[in-house]
Amino acid sequence: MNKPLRGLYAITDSQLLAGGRLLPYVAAALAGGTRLLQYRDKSADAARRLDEAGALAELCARHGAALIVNDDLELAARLGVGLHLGQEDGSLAAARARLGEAAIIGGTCHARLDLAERAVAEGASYVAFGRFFNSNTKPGAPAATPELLEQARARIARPIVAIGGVTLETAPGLIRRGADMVAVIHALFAADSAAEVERRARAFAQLFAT
Ligand SMILES: Cc1ncc(COP(=O)(O)OP(=O)(O)O)c(N)n1
Ligand SMILES: Cc1nc(C(=O)O)sc1CCOP(=O)(O)O
Ligand SMILES: [Mg+2]
Repeated sequence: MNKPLRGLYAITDSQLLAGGRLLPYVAAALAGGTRLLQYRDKSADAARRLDEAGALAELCARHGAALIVNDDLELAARLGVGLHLGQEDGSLAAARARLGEAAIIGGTCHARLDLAERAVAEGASYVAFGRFFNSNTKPGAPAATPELLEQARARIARPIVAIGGVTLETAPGLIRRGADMVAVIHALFAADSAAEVERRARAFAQLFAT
């Protein structure tokens, strides 16, 4: 793992970034200091997914950020980028074997330290807990409390991602309690312009500066 896993982790959303907004809004998020970008697209259009993820990989490389593909090991392997897997998305150990030691691979752990310990044992580069607050994007995700981050900090020897309803107002408390990264969709990309996305990304990135 070459890049330090700390800072803003932006996640794309096919609805918010429809209509030609994907590349300009992601470029703005990267210019604002996004360290990790996840391509999250639930469609079955493999050709479009390959095109979009390839373009995002180039953008990330230009900004010194890392691209993570959600759910899709084959796409991650094809592009030589990282991968995020949930509990129903396949084996972290198999992904590690396929993508190699240098790949950034993350796992969803909901609000459970036992899942995080298992993810680490299977080779995860980071563990993700959530959702911490009401999420516009995924309102039904299992809930986690910020106190969990302190317990995770003491037990889990991997970078910790906090996700779910993270905003500029809620992020500081999560970082104070031990989150190394905050993963954000709505509070970053539900914006009227790319300039506004860049401003928000800068503000999130600034929270990690001290
Ligand atoms: C950083 C991060 N954390 C959690 C998730 C959620 O993954 P999963 O539970 O597999 O749900 P989907 O995102 O696939 O709907 C994530 N994607 N990224
Ligand atoms: C994709 C996802 N996974 C979650 C989890 O808790 O595992 S919450 C979530 C959505 C995050 O989007 P927003 O920043 O708009 O709340
Ligand atoms: Mg998933």
